[in-house]
Amino acid sequence: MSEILSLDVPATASSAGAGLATSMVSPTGTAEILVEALPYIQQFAGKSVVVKLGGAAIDPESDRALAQDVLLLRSVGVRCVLVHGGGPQVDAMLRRVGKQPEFRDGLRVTDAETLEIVRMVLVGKINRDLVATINGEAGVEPVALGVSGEDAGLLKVVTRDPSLGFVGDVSQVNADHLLRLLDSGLVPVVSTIGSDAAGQPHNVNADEAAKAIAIAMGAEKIVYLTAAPGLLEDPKDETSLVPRLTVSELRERIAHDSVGGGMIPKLTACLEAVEGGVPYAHIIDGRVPHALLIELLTRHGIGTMIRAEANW
Ligand SMILES: Nc1ncnc2c1ncn2[C@@H]1O[C@H](COP(=O)(O)OP(=O)(O)O)[C@@H](O)[C@H]1O
Ligand SMILES: CC(=O)N[C@@H](CCC(=O)OP(=O)(O)O)C(=O)O
Repeated sequence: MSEILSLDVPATASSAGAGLATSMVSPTGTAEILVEALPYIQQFAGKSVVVKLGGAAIDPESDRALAQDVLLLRSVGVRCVLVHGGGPQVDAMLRRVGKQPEFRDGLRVTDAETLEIVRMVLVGKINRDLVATINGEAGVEPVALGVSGEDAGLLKVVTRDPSLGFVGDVSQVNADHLLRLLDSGLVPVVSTIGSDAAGQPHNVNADEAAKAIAIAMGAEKIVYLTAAPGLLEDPKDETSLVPRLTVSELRERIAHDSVGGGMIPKLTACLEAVEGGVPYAHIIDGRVPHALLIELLTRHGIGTMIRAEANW
């Protein structure tokens, strides 16, 4: 990684759920783990899953494990689209060029110069690094393909509020592009820059973009990988996880004092995804290696799961 563009923001890696060292599992135990995955593979094979990786959870070690998870899921027929954020990395670059990051209601105030930096960091750096990591793990069959929402009208937007600058609300997703890439056996990696009717690029909150993509694709699940174990009763207590919520319980929670910062747009996106027809929304700890695989293919649900009704 080049020094000049090294924007890594340290994620506090948690060892919880990191899994047993394979050397400690007997051959029969290994077989049992594989067999345990069978009903989940049958449930999700042929279905689409949108995985959103938050900037705070981006870290070389957990990204490599995520790449392995996505490739394993692909090999058993689960169609993953990876949508990434990069808020902290954009903040770091803005500060480096002497600009102070500014947010209103969780959204970045994005003037023309900030937009250039957001594009450079998301499309030019984070997207490239994730594609390289997945393809590095894939070996002889590189399957990750990076796209920006600007490409071929993938994410169409309208300006949200002119006082925020070039910030877009997703008005349309061209899901066919992603479905075709998946049909070709590729793994799309999406940066969340959209364009308006005149072709002007806009900065889109990655939680919102992932939700819009999941609804438009008719995804079976949306999984938010973040730097927290899930929704917490008390954000200072990592053991106070809320494991399950219905949308009506979630609606009450969003207004709760214990929910702050970036968790508000994430919960709103989960709510809208489920109301928009995505059967399952999850918020899980992206700092835990293989969190995605643990969530999808084992009986150890981790993080917070949101469903329309209490049909667990
Ligand atoms: N009740 C809560 N439960 C969990 N996290 C919370 C809560 N309230 C605020 N947060 C904060 O929200 C953060 C997730 O939002 P954000 O940093 O924007 O994530 P991402 O980069 O994944 O989009 C958590 O890391 C945590 O610091
Ligand atoms: C409009 C807006 O706020 N866009 C976000 C896009 C990146 C993002 O959402 O990154 P995380 O998922 O890491 O938060 C931003 O500029 O930070």
